[in-house]
Amino acid sequence: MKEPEQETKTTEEEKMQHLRLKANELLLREEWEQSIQTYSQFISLCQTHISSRSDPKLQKSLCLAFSNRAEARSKTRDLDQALRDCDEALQIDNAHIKTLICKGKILLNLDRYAMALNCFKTANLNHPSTQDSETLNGYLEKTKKLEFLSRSGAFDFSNWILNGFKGKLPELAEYIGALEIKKSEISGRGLFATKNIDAGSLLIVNKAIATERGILPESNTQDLGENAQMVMWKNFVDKVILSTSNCKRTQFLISKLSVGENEESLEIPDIRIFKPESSDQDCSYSNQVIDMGVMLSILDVNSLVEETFSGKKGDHHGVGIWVLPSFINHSCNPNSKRYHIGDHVIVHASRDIKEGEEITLGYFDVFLLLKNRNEMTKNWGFDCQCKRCKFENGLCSKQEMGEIEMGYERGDDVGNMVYKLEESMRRWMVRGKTKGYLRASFWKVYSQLFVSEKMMVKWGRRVPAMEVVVESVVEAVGGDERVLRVVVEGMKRNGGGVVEMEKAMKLGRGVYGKVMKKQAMRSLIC
Ligand SMILES: C[S@@+](CC[C@H](N)C(=O)[O-])C[C@H]1O[C@@H](n2cnc3c(N)ncnc32)[C@H](O)[C@@H]1O
Repeated sequence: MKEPEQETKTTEEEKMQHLRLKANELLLREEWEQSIQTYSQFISLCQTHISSRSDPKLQKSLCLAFSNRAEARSKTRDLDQALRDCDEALQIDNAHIKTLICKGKILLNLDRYAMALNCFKTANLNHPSTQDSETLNGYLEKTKKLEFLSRSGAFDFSNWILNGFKGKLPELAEYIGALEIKKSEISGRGLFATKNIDAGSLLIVNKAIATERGILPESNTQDLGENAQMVMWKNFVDKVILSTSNCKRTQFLISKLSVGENEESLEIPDIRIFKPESSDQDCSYSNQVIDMGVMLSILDVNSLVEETFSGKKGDHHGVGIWVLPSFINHSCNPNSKRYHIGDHVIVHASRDIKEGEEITLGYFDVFLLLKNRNEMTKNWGFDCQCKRCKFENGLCSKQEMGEIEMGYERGDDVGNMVYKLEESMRRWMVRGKTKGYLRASFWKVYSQLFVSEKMMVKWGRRVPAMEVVVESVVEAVGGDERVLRVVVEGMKRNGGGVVEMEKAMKLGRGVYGKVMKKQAMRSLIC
């Protein structure tokens, strides 16, 4: 007959055995929440009732239970807790392969490439040949590549572009160029170049905290369109809330964003906290949840509508939030451009940028007249404080300016308008970059003039050459696809020599970024 003490132990062992088997089964059936609960019961029983933590068999079961709970938690996107479970398991067995792979995968998902690589390397070192070798090697190679891309920014989209943007999306890793966050003269904080940067150089590649995509009906039925938009926005907000509640780092980073008010008093965070290799020690995470009202203001001020690389999006709409790019202020003479691939936003220099210069984006089309740009910034909820707006505001009172604008709206002869504007600029002694500001505002008429052979025969001698206008516009507002099209048309008309092609390629780098080889760039340009 069993002693009472022996009997209790056996019952507890049986209970644990039962819980362990049940939890494993739930995990296999992908019933994540239930399996988390059952593993938790098993773990707590192990820890409270069994004093013999040194029992190797029990230790092994406990390690596996933490590891399996980590896997289940990672599936429910409870990433902080999942990482904690991995660490518990690794404390018991620091070479536990399943846990090392699980932790590596979570860190990879969080774009912490160096730390993920460490996990996969340790796993590989301790278990050079196991049944998981193939999977492990796959992760090892992928992480090495992403870690390299994240350090070097050496992305290459050539194949994807040459395939007509079809097939597998290019491999993307988070990347931050030579940038810092400082107080901005435009508003609040801004991003600044810490060295000279060439047109086309990558500035940031950043993965969204959350995105939501949908097809919005073209509305002759306006209600339907608005409804679909509201549903999309609600789903997006829910996704952001879920991401922030499951990851303290995400919550910490998003809490640094502006709510659009009192920007002058906002803290200036160190850019290192946004880097993929930043350690948790660099950040003082708090448990404080962001208030819903604050979160909605943050999303209102910082969310972006997706712009696709190929420019084609039809009725597909996407909205998302990208943390570091949210520090970029708007300017009507921007020096960078953005586009989106999958969940990543890619920001590159659209013209040469000097060390110390603020990085700016056009939040909307900057080839618009001042008054139309004013309407756009009003919709965004601010009065634009950029240099171009200040300069053009100074010309508003001039009578000729009003007449030219009226002619623009009436659709007057484009040659005559360009001529009048150029003459006025000469009289007003507008020089250098500021000429580019005005030419960008009236780009529509300049482009119509330059692509019309008939018009150029009539006006060609009385207006500046296309190359001169293009150079000043690009210097003022950066590369733009519409300017590139005019240049390429001109090049084709003139038979296009090597020098012209080189100029078009440079302009192309400002428009699309230095993310492709010449052949791919040529396919985009021509
Ligand atoms: C995405 S945030 C840009 C970063 C922000 N300055 C900060 O400190 O976090 C957008 C907000 O910045 C301000 N802002 C951006 N561009 C501006 C501009 N050209 N003129 C005035 N305010 C601007 C507006 O308050 C806008 O709502």
